[in-house]
Amino acid sequence: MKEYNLSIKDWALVIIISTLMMSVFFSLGLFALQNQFRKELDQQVDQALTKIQDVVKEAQVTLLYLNSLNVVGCGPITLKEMQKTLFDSQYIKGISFKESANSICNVGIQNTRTTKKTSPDFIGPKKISVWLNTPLSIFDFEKNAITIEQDKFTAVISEVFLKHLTAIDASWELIFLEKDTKRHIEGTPNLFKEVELGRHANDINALKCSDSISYCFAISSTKKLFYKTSSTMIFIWFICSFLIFIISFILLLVFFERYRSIESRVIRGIRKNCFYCLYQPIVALESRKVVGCEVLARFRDDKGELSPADFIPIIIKRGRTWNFTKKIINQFSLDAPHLKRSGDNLKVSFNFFAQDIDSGIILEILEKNWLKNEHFTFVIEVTEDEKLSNLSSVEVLNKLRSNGYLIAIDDFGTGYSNLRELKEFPCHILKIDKTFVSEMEDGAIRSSLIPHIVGISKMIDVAIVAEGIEYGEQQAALIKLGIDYGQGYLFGKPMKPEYFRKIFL
Ligand SMILES: Nc1nc2c(ncn2[C@@H]2O[C@H](COP(=O)(O)O[C@H]3[C@@H](O)[C@H](n4cnc5c(=O)[nH]c(N)nc54)O[C@@H]3COP(=O)(O)O)[C@@H](O)[C@H]2O)c(=O)[nH]1
Repeated sequence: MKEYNLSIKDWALVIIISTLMMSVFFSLGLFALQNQFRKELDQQVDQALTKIQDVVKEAQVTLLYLNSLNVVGCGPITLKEMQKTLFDSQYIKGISFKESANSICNVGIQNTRTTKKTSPDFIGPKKISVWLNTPLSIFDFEKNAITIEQDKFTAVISEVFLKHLTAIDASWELIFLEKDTKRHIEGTPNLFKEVELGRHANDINALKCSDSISYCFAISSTKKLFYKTSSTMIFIWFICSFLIFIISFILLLVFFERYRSIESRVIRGIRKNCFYCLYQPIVALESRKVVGCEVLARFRDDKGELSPADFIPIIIKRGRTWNFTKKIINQFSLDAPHLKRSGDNLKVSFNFFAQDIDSGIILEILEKNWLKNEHFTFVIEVTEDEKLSNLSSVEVLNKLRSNGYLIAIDDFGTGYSNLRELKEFPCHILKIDKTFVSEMEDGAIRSSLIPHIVGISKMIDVAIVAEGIEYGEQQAALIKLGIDYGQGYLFGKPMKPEYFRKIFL
């Protein structure tokens, strides 16, 4: 299993962001489902109004037709027309005719209203009187119906259709608009008015008035009902949202890991000035007098310190060598006031990358007049590398040399050049790698090469600096071998410019 190198803060961020993504996704889905449900309620309202419209139209057309026949008395013609009309009707269950007390007849279900004279519940269009909940006597049981009357004819409409106006088990109300009043017909009393006034804001509502008849319909569903009705879809959506959580979690982990990885820290560090310089003294071995210092880069960001062994390979790998070196030069120019001294110039050694010398980009130093300071002599240290053996590098180094810079070969003995090649190579200083010094006591073969290096360097007039001197014995032995300069913890570790000034200048 992969181990993630994230801080608690990063883990918290990963969890918070993925949870947020899941919540946003889930909320959007829920919002869409609610909208869908609202559309369903709209459809229910339309269907209910269409049904009411059909019933009203049927009643109006039937009564208008029968009255237009101008029949007289309950004769066969009247009865036949009433039967014919009843047969063609979908909602009318009975028709009565009344001309005078002697002339009363009916087909289909008979209403009892005619026997109990009351005023109508309301008068609809075309002067049709409407009685709601009229009791009917059908054989041995009683039922209620809607009774409508126009002139001589009365129709009985079953109330059953009113009970099934919607397919959703939500509260609803059917009202009749009579001038300025809203007359409750069926359903939950006052629901229409409350929805209209926004009193059901927490519920999902729909309401509408018909364009052709004076009826309005409102439906209101509680959120609970919505969750119950849409539970399967909500569950599926929750699973999808959870998948979004897992995907975001993994992607964020990868992103944070990359973002926080050493590589990205280093690259960001170049942009954000996370590099600073320490200065290590270089001394004349006999007198221990400081002749110069080496500029050594250090890295610090909000995550902590990184050593050159971590960041130098990354800078090379990501091709940021020159950007990085420019930052170090710039940092030195800020530190320079601490390093000034009266008397001899201090030799300040910078480490340069072989590829920047090879490409010639290092000559920018000359073009832009960087590293020009009367108080210092600058040394260009370059690790011996195969690239440096090519002609263009030699040309570049010669140019720097002729402009007053000293050239030093760093870590001598670890790379590709050999003593003979040194004759052609334009350098002033040879820095013998610290492994030569550390192996001296063991009498290792490598350390036995030191006298040869000293001999040739004297011949070609190149100064030698021994690196990594940690003990007085090493210092004494190196002096004996004829080495003039040294660098190492014995004389001083890399330090901040302020301390360097205090101790050595
Ligand atoms: N191109 C650039 N390279 C740079 C720069 N800054 C540093 N570096 C290179 O990174 C390598 C490691 O450097 P660092 O960890 O700073 O180590 C240096 C000294 O601290 C260490 N040293 C010095 N004296 C002693 C000692 O007595 N004992 C001991 N064990 N270590 C000691 O040696 C390093 C200096 O080496 P060198 O550069 O070869 O003189 C290193 O290769 C740096 O070059 C940079 O700005 N640019």
